[in-house]
Amino acid sequence: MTRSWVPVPDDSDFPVHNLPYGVFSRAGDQPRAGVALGDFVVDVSRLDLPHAADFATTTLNAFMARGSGAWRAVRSRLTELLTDQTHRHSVAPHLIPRAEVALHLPFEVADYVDFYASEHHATNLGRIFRPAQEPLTANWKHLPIGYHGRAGTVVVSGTPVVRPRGQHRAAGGAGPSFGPSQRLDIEAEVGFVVGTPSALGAPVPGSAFADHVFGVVLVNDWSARDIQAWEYVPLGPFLGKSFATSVSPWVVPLDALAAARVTPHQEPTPLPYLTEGRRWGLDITMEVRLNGHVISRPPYGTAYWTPDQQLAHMTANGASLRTGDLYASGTISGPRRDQRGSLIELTWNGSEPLDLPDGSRRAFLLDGDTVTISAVARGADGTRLGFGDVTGTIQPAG
Ligand SMILES: O=C(O)/C=C/C(=O)CC(=O)CC(=O)O
Ligand SMILES: [Ca+2]
Ligand SMILES: [Mg+2]
Repeated sequence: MTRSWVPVPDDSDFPVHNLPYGVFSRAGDQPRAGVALGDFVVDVSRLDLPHAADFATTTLNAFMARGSGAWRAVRSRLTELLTDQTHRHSVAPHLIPRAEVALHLPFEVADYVDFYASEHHATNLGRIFRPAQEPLTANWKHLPIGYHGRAGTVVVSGTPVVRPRGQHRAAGGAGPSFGPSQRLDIEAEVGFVVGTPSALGAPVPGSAFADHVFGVVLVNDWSARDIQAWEYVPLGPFLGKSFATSVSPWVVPLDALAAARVTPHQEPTPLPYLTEGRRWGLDITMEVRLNGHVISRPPYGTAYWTPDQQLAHMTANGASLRTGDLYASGTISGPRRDQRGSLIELTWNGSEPLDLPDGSRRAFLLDGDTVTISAVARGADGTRLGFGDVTGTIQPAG
């Protein structure tokens, strides 16, 4: 079993098999790239690594754009530096306690797409939003449904989320009114970060997934259900989801997740452009906490559509990829009630409120509520890999 000479607590999210990338700063310093290991951030711009100059910048974009050969070379050299005792003297001065740093948005977000990959989630939302119809639309098992979101409002974990104002219509048929959302919700998702761009007009096959996707983050796609329910027909989500989308500060390299791959069963078999190569489903178990209380454990491994298929679909028309594109899985819900990835599902649109251990009750989020999503996956050698947290606290409407 590979071990680092850096002491790593057994329950750490960040063993040496993980080595996720982020952007950090200490008081008074310029932000720069770092890698998480145990309770430390490794100041990688100071190490003897290929492309070290890329790490002295405020985003990971330059390094992400270099492609999978460079990602692999750096990961392999970094593993050597952190596991071989002979490098201890030169590397140890560049370990900074994580408690001393601020973490920033790790990459400049180019385009943002959100999918709808979980059959359990889509079925639940269909039942809630469209009770008179079949819960899954006729296209659902033929293509990964998605929409383009607002890249400029993707924020890093810890950024406060201001309750949005918008138009909504109370049940009972009165006209719409404008004001703070009364149905503010979360969506627990897994996000994929594109490194290598592609040319306009050239579709990217799913088999090229690992050449283009740099790594994985956790996503909370904050959603105002009252705004959404009134505005979404017929063009889909707009202001109900564009006010903030939070991401975790660490990008877990795809190579760290090779042991977590799964292939979901799909019936009917999708069209050939969606089945090239082997699937990249990932067995990642998320945990959602509301004010510290666990309210759900959504299993990403149960998602119907995989991120390689989403990539192939997103570019099937020739749309190009840019470094920094972020696409999210869609809300993940498992078959069980305690695996649902949103409050609208957990409380069935507010009709079955949650009783929290602190004695309070929730249908949707209240001002001051803090939601934190974390996750674990299996790494090489059977280790446990974490993703760090994505957290946000609701502030009153401005
Ligand atoms: O079914 C609907 O009309 C709406 C579904 C969603 O709100 C989900 C969405 O944003 C995509 C996802 O996260 O799965
Ligand atoms: Ca979503
Ligand atoms: Mg959003």
